[in-house]
Amino acid sequence: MEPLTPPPPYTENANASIPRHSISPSEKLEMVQAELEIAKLRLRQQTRERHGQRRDISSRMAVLERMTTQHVTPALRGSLELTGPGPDPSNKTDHRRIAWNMILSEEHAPSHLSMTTLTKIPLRALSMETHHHGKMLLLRATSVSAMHSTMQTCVAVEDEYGDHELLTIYDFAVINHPSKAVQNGTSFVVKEPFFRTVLDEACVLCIDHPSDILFLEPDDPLIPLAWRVENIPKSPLQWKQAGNVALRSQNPWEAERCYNRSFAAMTASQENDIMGSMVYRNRAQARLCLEHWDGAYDDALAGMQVLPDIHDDFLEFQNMKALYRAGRAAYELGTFDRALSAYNAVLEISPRNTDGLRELRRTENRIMEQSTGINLWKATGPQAHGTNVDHADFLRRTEVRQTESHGRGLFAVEAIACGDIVLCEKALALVPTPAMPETFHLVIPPAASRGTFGAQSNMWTAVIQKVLANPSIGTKLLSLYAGPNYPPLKDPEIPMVDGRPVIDIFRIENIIEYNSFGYGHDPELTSFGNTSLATPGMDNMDGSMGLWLHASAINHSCLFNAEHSFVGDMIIFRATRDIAKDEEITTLYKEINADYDTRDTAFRTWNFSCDCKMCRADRACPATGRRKYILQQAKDFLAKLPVLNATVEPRKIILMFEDLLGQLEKTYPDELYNGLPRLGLITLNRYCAYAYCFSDPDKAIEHSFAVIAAHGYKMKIDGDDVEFDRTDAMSAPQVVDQLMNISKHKLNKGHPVLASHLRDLALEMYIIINGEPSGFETRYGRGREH
Ligand SMILES: C[S@@+](CC[C@H](N)C(=O)[O-])C[C@H]1O[C@@H](n2cnc3c(N)ncnc32)[C@H](O)[C@@H]1O
Repeated sequence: MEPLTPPPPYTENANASIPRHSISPSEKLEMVQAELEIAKLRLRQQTRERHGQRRDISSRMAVLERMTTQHVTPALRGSLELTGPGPDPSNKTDHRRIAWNMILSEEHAPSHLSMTTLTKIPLRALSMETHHHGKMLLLRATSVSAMHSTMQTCVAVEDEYGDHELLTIYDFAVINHPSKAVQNGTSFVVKEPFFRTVLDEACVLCIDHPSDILFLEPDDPLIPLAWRVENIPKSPLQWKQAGNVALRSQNPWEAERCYNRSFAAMTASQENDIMGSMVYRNRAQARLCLEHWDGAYDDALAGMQVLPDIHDDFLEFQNMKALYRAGRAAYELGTFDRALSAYNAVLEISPRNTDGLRELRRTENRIMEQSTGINLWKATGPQAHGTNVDHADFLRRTEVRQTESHGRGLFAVEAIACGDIVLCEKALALVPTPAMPETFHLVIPPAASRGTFGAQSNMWTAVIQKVLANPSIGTKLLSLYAGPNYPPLKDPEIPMVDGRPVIDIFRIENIIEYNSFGYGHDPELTSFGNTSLATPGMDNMDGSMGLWLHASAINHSCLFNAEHSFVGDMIIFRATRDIAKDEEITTLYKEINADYDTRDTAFRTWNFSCDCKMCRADRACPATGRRKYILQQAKDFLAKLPVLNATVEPRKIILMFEDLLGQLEKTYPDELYNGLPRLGLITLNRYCAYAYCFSDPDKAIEHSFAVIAAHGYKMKIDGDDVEFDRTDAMSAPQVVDQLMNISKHKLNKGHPVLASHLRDLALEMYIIINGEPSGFETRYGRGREH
């Protein structure tokens, strides 16, 4: 006898084992919501009271005095709220987390003005809770900076008139700096400063947007003479040599700075000459190390030299180096056609160059994947492990178009068969849930009803750093939906002002909020083989998340036609049924609850109400209130099951199940639900299927069929053939379980061909859900030769 699949653990939602799609951080905030509300109210009141007031220097002195210890963290601790009990340091198994509650300024735009158009003002002229439009501060750090948290740096500063202040900067502003620190004595400009209230402390000067702070070179003419650090004037060559030393000592950040200074010291003709080409090539190398691919590509091409008529080995070699660097940068940006041209040019110069040949082949593979999709079976080998898999996006089957009623959506440009890959895409950023308390933050814009939490606040930093380093990525990012407060941008290009990309961090936070996907696996799904796809160390991390730019356009439908899974940082969508050309691709944003109100409330965190046929039927159905009541009764009953099992006869328990099922069935009138899923019937039918599996296998199988039908599948068996209509149905792991149970039952009854057809259907759905077949045999056995 083939054993049937064992009973599942109790799950609260009928469909709890459908993979979680996006995270709704608002829900996670519930635990700290009340505390936060009080904190925010207090802050708002303080903010209102202080608006426009002159800054009170005396109240700052105590804080600044403590800064002399060079430990900013304790000084600032009072200004931040600690939420929730922290872990007991002596107990290594205490994983309670501290959430640093950082309340941001009201959402505001970054300064778009160049430093040259701003008027300098002293610290003492600042008013509180006020944006000083058209103004700038020239400041100098008077302490070493301290990482207040992984997101925030604090430093004491002074102005030319001897006033002091405390400055907090979000990490974004000091990207890629080796120490992420502001050095004591560094001078900088703060554009259109904002001086704001922080809880329980008077206030701090805050830099929210990275481009609102400009670090100055020590000899910048803007710096007052008393602050200027005497620099031995260096020639372009000396700066270049300093850059080379920094590069050799693995300090690409410093190397880039030196090469920049070398350019600044050059004349126009030097820049276009051999010297300029050398510095461009070297800066390209520094930028490759910093993962500034945009700049590395441009520099590498700018470093190419015109070859003289007479053959020159040295120059050819230099050009080859530049082309190789251009190829690498283009590859990392995913612009494989540009990488291909660069590597072809390398091989024109040196046809046997082994690095060039290897990279050319790798690039050709990526170009092939762009048109055919990745070979998942190969991709799940050892190289799939790690967050950065070496594969290309496969997006050509879909494109973003305007929908009639819900903004943009993703549409199929060709017919896609059930089970086929709809798209594969590499993440812009993938962030695990922080495991350690010190990396766990709660960041709250005071006006918002929500905050960012855990991985999401780290995601924020990761995305901003990526875009700052590579502004070309920004266009697609900025065109994503950013919620109701951020109308679409007419021109989503990232502007450059004073040589720096100007990024509105608040818009980006909203983009992350509305577009990220949860990355991780439902515990029930681990047996579905997903572990083989999970990145080591990242599985079972509730709350890990990623951002995929193309897939972000996918809208939700409870009757979705695409399921997703992951290979490393790549998301893979497969069709759950045949998708017609020009049909919209939809997916499930969240586990679906059988109760309409609960489901609708969950979707409202994304600002919409689902309008699929099933939700429309639920809205029109007069019995949804009664259904909610019976579902609650069923839930209570199932929760008591362990006790009942010990005291009540199994037969009686089954009768109670069946009684509740009968009542629930009546809440689904045929005229409204014909052909649609009846979610409320899933859990109890599952239980009945398992309860009967040993005593009455035929009855058990009736309930297995009922589970499948409750998901909306219309299944007919005719001899050895199975008709399986997937219209308006929802794929789910429990459907795979029941298909396998029916398959095993039919095999036991002597119908091997039919059993094999059912197993094929189960495997097809398993692959759709899981991305690939690994884990199927572990869960269901190898199956027999039929
Ligand atoms: C990730 S974006 C999807 C793309 C978005 N429609 C756009 O215009 O870019 C998520 C947002 O799309 C909208 N959305 C998604 N599914 C929807 C649905 N079924 N009905 C209405 N709006 C939906 C909601 O505004 C949601 O916050």
